[in-house]
Amino acid sequence: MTVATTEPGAVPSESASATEPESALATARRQLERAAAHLDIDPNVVERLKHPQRVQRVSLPLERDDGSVEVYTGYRAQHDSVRGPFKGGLRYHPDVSEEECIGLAMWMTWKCAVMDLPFGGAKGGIVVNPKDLSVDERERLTRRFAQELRDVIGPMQDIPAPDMGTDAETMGWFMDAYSMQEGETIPGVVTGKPPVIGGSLGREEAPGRSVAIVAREACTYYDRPLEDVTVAVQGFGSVGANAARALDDWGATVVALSDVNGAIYDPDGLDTNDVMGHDERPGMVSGYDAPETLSNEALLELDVDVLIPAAVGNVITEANAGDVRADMVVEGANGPTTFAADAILAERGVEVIPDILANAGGVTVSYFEWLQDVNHRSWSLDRVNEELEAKMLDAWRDVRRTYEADDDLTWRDATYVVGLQRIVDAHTARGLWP
Ligand SMILES: NC(=O)C1=CN([C@@H]2O[C@H](COP(=O)(O)OP(=O)(O)OC[C@H]3O[C@@H](n4cnc5c(N)ncnc54)[C@H](OP(=O)(O)O)[C@@H]3O)[C@@H](O)[C@H]2O)C=CC1
Ligand SMILES: O=C(O)CCC(=O)C(=O)O
Repeated sequence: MTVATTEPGAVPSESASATEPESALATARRQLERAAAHLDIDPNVVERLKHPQRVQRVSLPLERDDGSVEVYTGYRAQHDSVRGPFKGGLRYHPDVSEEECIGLAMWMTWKCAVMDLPFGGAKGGIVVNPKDLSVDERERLTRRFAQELRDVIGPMQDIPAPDMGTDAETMGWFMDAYSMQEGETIPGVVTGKPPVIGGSLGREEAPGRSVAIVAREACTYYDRPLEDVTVAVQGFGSVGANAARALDDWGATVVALSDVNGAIYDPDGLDTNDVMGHDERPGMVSGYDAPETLSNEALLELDVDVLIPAAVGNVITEANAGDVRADMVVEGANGPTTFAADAILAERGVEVIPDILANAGGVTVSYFEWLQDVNHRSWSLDRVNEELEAKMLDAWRDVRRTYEADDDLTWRDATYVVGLQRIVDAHTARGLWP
């Protein structure tokens, strides 16, 4: 039951004030303007890129296990597809909104371009707390979502994937519902599925792994051997747990971890493989027997070398950016740093390696999964990890060269410049734009 399709241009208005909390869309637009100022881009083109191509809003009736019916709202924002089909995750969270999906879709456009993947940017989600639903209810809701989005998704049109509150099981249901409607098995409609139905080995670990790869490269750039580096990670889900475990395996000392209930801290280092992850038992990190417990806010202010916010957006704000004591922030979550906080961190010399580079391993292995699906092939885990490493190093080198070429650029600016230039070049090559 599609209840509304918003056409290009009819974007919810960005809040006039620059005060916080700001929406993902407001942050994404300000970041775009800032990066565009470093490039020779027609202002009309920048204006166009502030808006999505389309937003699909759907009503999702769900029969609860007790027989009552509740109607949830879902969105799919499709930002730009000049380089290929739309691509991006589906988020199940109570804070999902149209505006958030548009902002996150914009970030996907840049992320795919930074990684030089043949995809555009999209993001979607349902306004729901998945922890309030039984497994059967989550499955019914997901199937209904797939049914309602049928017309705007597909392996050559728009390919969803997991994000916060969704996982491989969710993608399996989604792919099955879509395939049943189409009358044939179509694994390429989503990525992040279980490997037994066409998912890629290594996809689940990939965003966290890429955060770890980029953190490692950044530490090397600043002459900090990983063995001497302390790390604090906020969020121990798909991204946070895999980033923490990879950095731990590679010799760094992970001193703090958290879930939604709070953080644990051990100055001598936590055994990240002994702490249960979100997929094993959500909310159990804070119950781990560690020397100290902290609030999530205090974790962000720990005196560590590398801080990895890998939970939700807008956690480093104007209010606490002055208290961040890490030398470097590597963004695991999408949009953890507000625009104002970014400026404060830059002023204070705290390097911020942005989300659209650091966590891009997820969509990169999604691309590998899509390639495997459309070609009916299956890659080994070693091949996935080798190709991911190569793609991340290529992107890191492109960004680093841009960063080194201009003293005025932050790491975020440099990353945007790389992505944005590719988008603009593609539009220019296709002509008649905006
Ligand atoms: N999954 C993916 O493929 C990708 C995800 N991302 C981004 O990474 C971020 C995390 O996603 P993902 O790891 O998939 O999510 P998950 O749902 O797997 O895990 C989220 C983690 O964050 C914790 N958490 C939730 N809310 C808060 C809060 N308010 N404060 C502190 N911790 C909190 C959760 O705790 P608890 O266990 O208690 O619920 C859990 O440990 C999101 O911004 C997402 O967009 C980016 C690239 C790819
Ligand atoms: O794997 C994908 O397609 C998208 C992952 C995602 O949503 C993200 O990188 O934010």
